[in-house]
Amino acid sequence: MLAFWEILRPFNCLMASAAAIIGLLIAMVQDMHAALIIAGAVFLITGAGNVINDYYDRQIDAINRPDRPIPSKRVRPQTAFYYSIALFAAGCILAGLAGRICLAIAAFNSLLLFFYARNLKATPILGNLSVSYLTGSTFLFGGAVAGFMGILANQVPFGLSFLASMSREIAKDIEDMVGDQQGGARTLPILAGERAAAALAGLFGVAGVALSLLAPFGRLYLLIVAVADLLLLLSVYKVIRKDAAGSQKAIKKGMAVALLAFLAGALLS
Ligand SMILES: CC(C)=CCC/C(C)=C/CC/C(C)=C/CC/C(C)=C/COC[C@H](O)COP(=O)(O)O
Ligand SMILES: CC(C)=CCC/C(C)=C/CC/C(C)=C/CC/C(C)=C/COP(=O)(O)OP(=O)(O)O
Ligand SMILES: [Mg+2]
Repeated sequence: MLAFWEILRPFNCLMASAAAIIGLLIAMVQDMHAALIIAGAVFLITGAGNVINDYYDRQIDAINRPDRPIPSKRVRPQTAFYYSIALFAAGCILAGLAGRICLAIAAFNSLLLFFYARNLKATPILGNLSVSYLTGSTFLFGGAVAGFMGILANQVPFGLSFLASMSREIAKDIEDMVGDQQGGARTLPILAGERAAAALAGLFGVAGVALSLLAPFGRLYLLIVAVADLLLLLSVYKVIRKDAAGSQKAIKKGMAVALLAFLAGALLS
């Protein structure tokens, strides 16, 4: 049973749910009921995306990540497929309780997550753009409870998440080059070479740092996001120095710190 929890990648789901609640707060909505609904919807849909991703990645993961639930035979592929469909459906039903815009975002994101896992992941850049939009969309989803004005209020968190994710996804593609090559995936580092891909990842990271300093969320936000920015700049150094694994891990830590910065900005600005 634990494998059905592990395959969700619950830490990612919790981070995504936290981002959605922060997006709600940035849109000036302080409604616990709405917060629980959107957090639940994002947790379920993010988890569904991770499960369907592992289903379609099972051959590549048998090389790169043999300890994951499907390659290690703790979850059967067919069971994982139907598990993800059930999670997508439950997440969209919950999103519908938060309004039509939330339902539309949830349905679009669910389809994008499915087709990312089945097709887009193996295409250069399109896969990275999909995951980066999806990561940033958590803020838009939370803000959408307050309508289009709520979405607009979350432009900077969306942009920052997008840029940081682009940097991290390219670093992850560099990290996974061996298995991806054997699995026939046409990722950016495979097509353009590791050096060019690393330079592009670094560019996205530096752009993320610049954008983070433009956010209008007050001094405490700036104090905390400065720590996230240092982690992002460390990731740029690491990816340029051919340490893609260290780079993507540093960005993930930076994301967690940046969520705290946005929370402080939403509550205290
Ligand atoms: C300055 C800076 C670092 C800004 C980051 C901005 C920010 C607040 C980002 C939050 C991103 C977010 C909502 C993350 C939630 C879930 C997540 C980690 C999504 C990306 O997952 C895709 C990834 O490829 C999964 O791989 P792994 O993490 O290795 O399981
Ligand atoms: C806002 C709503 C309703 C949903 C948002 C859903 C979110 C936050 C998605 C974020 C991105 C995400 C968690 C994608 C899931 C698919 C995934 C694990 C992509 C990365 O997979 P790979 O490129 O295969 O790399 P690994 O599997 O090795 O991590
Ligand atoms: Mg995968």
